[in-house]
Amino acid sequence: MAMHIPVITIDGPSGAGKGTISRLLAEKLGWHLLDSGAIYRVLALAAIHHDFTPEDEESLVALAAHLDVKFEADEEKSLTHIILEGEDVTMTIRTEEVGNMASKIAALPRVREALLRRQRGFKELPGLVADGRDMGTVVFTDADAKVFLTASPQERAQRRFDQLKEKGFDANIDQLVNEIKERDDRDMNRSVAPLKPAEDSLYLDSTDTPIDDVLEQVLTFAHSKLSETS
Ligand SMILES: Nc1ncnc2c1ncn2[C@@H]1O[C@H](COP(=O)(O)OP(=O)(O)OP(=O)(O)O)[C@@H](O)[C@H]1O
Ligand SMILES: Nc1ccn([C@@H]2O[C@H](COP(=O)(O)O)[C@@H](O)[C@H]2O)c(=O)n1
Repeated sequence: MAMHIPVITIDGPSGAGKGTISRLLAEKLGWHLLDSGAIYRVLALAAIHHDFTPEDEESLVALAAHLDVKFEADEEKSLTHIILEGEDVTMTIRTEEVGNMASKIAALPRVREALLRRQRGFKELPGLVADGRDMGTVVFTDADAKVFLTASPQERAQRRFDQLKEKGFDANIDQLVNEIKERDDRDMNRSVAPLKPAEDSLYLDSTDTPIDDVLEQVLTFAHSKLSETS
């Protein structure tokens, strides 16, 4: 009989804290981590390099199917290096330009289809924490525990502003609020895999909750769900 591989999904809008909580959770549990947004961002960067627009669906589907991307864990720095066609793009993919392009091409059903198998390939023992928009609703519908993490657009824009400044990028708070709202709107209203809480997910609003408390709530929920399935 095949071994059960446990999966915890963390979905939600941009800047909600999914990446932070997913990384801390994966470290605590000693599990693998899937940052599915990074895959869409890498594809967006490759598309920008090739001068493709979101209208070039055929070319984007082919690019997605043959995307030459590697994820290399850097235990010392507690981060994952992302290598696109031999180039380290870990920082480059984090700009708002790349995020917005990612959100546009992520609305194309055939692009999403082409990336499905790659994402499901991350499910390995001893377990997986999967971070994204459709982890619990499409990619891992049979996940053991599903979380939908959100925060107000103003709070998420402020977090993104602080993050960009810290990384040395230029940023404007009003522009970030507008971009976040635009991205939410596109991600929530697309025809395929729209951003929404899975019916069986825990809904957490982290607007006024510190990271450690969010982690505690997610861990308590995950442990109780995992004890049901083991
Ligand atoms: N509960 C919280 N309170 C305050 N700051 C937070 C909280 N959660 C996350 N942050 C900070 O907000 C920033 C954005 O978090 P993170 O990158 O984890 O969001 P995300 O949901 O993964 O966004 P994206 O989907 O765009 O990658 C980070 O700098 C992180 O430290
Ligand atoms: N499962 C996912 C993950 C991401 N996207 C799209 O990619 C954009 C960038 O994602 P980040 O989490 O890195 O900000 C995001 O706005 C989504 O449009 C997706 O569709 N599905």
